Amino acid sequence: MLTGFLGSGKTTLLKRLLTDPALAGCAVLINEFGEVGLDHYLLERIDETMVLLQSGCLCCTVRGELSEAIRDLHSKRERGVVPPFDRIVIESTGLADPFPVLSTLKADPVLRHHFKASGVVTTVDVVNADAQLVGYRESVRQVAIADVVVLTKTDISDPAQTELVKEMVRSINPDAPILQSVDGDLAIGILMDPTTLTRSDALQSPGGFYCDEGWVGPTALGHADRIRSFVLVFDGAVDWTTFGVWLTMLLNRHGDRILRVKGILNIEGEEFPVAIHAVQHLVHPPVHMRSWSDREQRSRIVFIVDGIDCSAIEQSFKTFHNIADATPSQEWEPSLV
Ligand SMILES: Nc1nc2c(ncn2[C@@H]2O[C@H](COP(=O)(O)OP(=O)(O)OP(=O)(O)O)[C@@H](O)[C@H]2O)c(=O)[nH]1
Repeated sequence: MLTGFLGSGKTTLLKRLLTDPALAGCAVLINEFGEVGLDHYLLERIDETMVLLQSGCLCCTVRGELSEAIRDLHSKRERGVVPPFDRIVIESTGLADPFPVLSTLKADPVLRHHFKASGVVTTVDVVNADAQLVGYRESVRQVAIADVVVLTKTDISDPAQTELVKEMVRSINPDAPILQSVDGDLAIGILMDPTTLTRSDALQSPGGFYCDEGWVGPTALGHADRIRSFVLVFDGAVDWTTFGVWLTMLLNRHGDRILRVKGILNIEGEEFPVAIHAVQHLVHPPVHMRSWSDREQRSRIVFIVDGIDCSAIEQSFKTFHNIADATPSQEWEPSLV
């Protein structure tokens, strides 16, 4: 299982790992928080051993769907309907609490018979981790259960920040090896080593961690309480400069509460879509994709926010871009930027 907080680099890591021959015969299950999943497009691999669990969060609403999807894959493998696979990678949502997910898999008698949980890899974004570990219980639990922790974005963080995050990770999970990866670049060996992958079996359940200031208890309530996701879908190309200005202003002002923005955009003058990513105040460089993976060719931007009125973001976007038909449409609210 590959877990890690919103935008911490799970899909980036998975995309690179899937190019390794060691994971050639591997099925992938992706679960995203929000109504529209984009990760399967961003992975740029869509085949019958790639399953998207789309209707909710793995740890809250789709645990049954997860078991069912694995059973279904197993049955198709037995019947030769899908290529034989010897491993399944589950990429969880950035808000998943991995403890109930693993318990569900272990509790299912069919799955227990045919599959063995081999380990949990947790990505930790060193630029944003200190705020996430203090503010979000899910983030602490993802680190606590890890067999291996992979620190990401060390290339854009200063070394002192990386050290601070390492210390926080160690205080939550002293045993797990802490690796570093830049843009998903990681030798796969340690992730496949069964002697490393034992910790998640213990299923410990932490509530906080020690640091210089003493005990820090995550302050967040369960994510269903405050965190909302919504998607803007619209036809027609957007002007890249206008979009960039809008997003920068929005995140400058509200980045603390905008946990994640990710999207596939139809940009004026570009044949193929551009993937955009932001995590709180951090905007990542856009990525030019090699094709439109679906027929619709519509732009989609997913927002995951904590305590912000979704309709205000939507209205701000429409006003800024002069777009009338972005869905979902809502009542007018004071613009955020
Ligand atoms: N500079 C830098 N950027 C990275 C690194 N790893 C990931 N990113 C960027 O971070 C952004 C989010 O990465 P994703 O792989 O989509 O993160 P995720 O954890 O799958 O995101 P969610 O599924 O939404 O939770 C993208 O723009 C990546 O290119 C890294 O090591 N260095």
